[in-house]
Amino acid sequence: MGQSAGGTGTPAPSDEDRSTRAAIRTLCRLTAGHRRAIALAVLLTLAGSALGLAQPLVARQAVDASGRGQVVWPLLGLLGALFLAEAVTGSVGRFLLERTGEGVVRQLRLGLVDRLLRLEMREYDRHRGGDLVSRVTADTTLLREVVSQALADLVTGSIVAAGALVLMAWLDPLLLLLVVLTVAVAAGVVTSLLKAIRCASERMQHAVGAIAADLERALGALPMVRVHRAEARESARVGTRVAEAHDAGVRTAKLASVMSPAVELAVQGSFLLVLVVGGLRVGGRSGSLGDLVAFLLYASYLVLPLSSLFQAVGQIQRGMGAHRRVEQAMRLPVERTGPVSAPAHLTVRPRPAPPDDRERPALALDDVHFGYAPHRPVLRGVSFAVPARCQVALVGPSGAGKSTVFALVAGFYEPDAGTVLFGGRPAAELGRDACRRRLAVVDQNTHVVHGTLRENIAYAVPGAPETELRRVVELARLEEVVDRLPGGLDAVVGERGSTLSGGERQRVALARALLARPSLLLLDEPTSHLDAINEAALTTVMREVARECALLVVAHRLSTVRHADRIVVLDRGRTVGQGRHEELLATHPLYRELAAGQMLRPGGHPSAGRAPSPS
Ligand SMILES: Nc1ncnc2c1ncn2[C@@H]1O[C@H](COP(=O)(O)OP(=O)(O)OP(=O)(O)O)[C@@H](O)[C@H]1O
Repeated sequence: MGQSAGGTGTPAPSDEDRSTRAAIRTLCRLTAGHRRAIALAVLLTLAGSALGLAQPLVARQAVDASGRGQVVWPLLGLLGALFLAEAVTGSVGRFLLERTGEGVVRQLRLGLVDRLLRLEMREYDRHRGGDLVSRVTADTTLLREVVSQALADLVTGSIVAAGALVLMAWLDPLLLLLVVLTVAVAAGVVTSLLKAIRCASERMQHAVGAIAADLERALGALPMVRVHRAEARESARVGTRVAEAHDAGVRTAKLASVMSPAVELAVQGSFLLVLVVGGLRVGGRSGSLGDLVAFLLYASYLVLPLSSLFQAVGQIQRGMGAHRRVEQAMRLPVERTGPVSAPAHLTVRPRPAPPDDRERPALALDDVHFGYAPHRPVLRGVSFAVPARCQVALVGPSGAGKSTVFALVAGFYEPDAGTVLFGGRPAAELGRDACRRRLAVVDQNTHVVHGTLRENIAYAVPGAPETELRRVVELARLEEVVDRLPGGLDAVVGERGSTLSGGERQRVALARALLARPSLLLLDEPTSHLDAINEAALTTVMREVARECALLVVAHRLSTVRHADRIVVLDRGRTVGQGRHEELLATHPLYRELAAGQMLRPGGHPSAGRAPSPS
């Protein structure tokens, strides 16, 4: 699916083998790591089936013996023992198969979760989060049922049916032919339904994914939904998806329900045929009643497992719809974290290794070009450097590409051309992991997850010592928050940090970033959240932070750019000016315009509209 564009990332259905044989091959591949458990289960099932198949033989003897007026108690005792032994071996075998199903699904879920957390950033732009989540939850749940139930039915059904076939052929080949003919008719009906069942199931799983995605959309923007009284609209939107899932589910059920009568018809038909033909033969003295009873019992042993086999094949096809969605997700490209040999189109110039990274700029961008989509460039030549222990402010009109520069520096995307350098070494050469080890990001989204304040701050360095935690709490001016919350650092903050204010969340994110002691901190300055006092405090914090590491700030406030060591002006994806505040004010018209209050908030004044005196 990585190659296939589009919102759902669904490849053309024609490129896949949807036959039952291919589905069974897939099932075998999925269970490859569980061969021993399956072999043991098969052995137990075989033993159980042999015990089951022996029962009609004993029953035949009992019937014939009682007809002759002989004692039948030992035979009945043997029958009971066979029945008990069959029940025990059968249930242990079935348990093993079902446990295998659970194991397969656990394996799939773990692989899927691991994959989904490592996808290339572009994939999250292409796919909806809720839909990806539903692949881990809903699709694998459907698959679990298939693997644990259908696999068990398939294995036990095939073995019992094969055994019954052999014994029936031995008992009465003519009657067997009649049974096989009726079963073949049912098999034809079932086969013709399988493809449609799979398609309907696939549609249903897509709709279930869309329900999750649309619900996530509404719940993620609940204040907006409430304020605009859009609950009914959002509910109707999700309702449309629910209806799609319902329709596809009903279609699947309809198709499956046609299967059942076909199979039942085959069962009844073959019984009837055997009774009529067998009865006539018993009447004509060309067969014993015991033979007929045994044959009828074998017919039930053949037809019932065959019907569960058909149901299992139907269920497998249903599960393959879900499996396809899981496979699609498993094929999405993941981020490369290690160093890469630079592709030819990247203009990485060979540089001698610097004797000491700290003498080099912490970060440098060298003629960087980038677009989220082909032929739609967003950055068209960005070059600037952030010297070690310096504060650099990135300013520019909305849409100039400031956040995109952050995304490239954080390694979320790779430049189409040009180089990002850390300590003088190209990012591609260092690898994403090594680059990310050097930097920390505090963006506008200020991610705070459900958990304690301590967990949230120590997220960057799990198990960080208390002294370090105290240091960053102090540096981010969080002491007051820690003192106020019941439980202090161990207080639980709600989902997405809902029990904290916007400014507090920003400072938690800052404390977390500082805990990692990065050599470069990327800070997307808050456009809101901060009152005048907090704003002044943040300016001081930034100055203190710049003493520890290089700081690149997307600046939205005049107070920040005034204090920056260097200001980089970005316009329509290009660096169009660099310098200090006073220099740029004197020489750069766009910067003058920005500073005049059109794009930068005056420090200490919450209103953005008024034009302040820039100097
Ligand atoms: N994930 C994305 N996929 C496609 N296009 C994007 C994506 N993110 C940003 N863009 C586009 O890239 C351009 C630059 O956006 P970017 O967010 O970098 O600007 P910005 O300077 O940070 O703006 P602002 O100051 O308003 O936040 C915009 O035209 C935007 O529509």
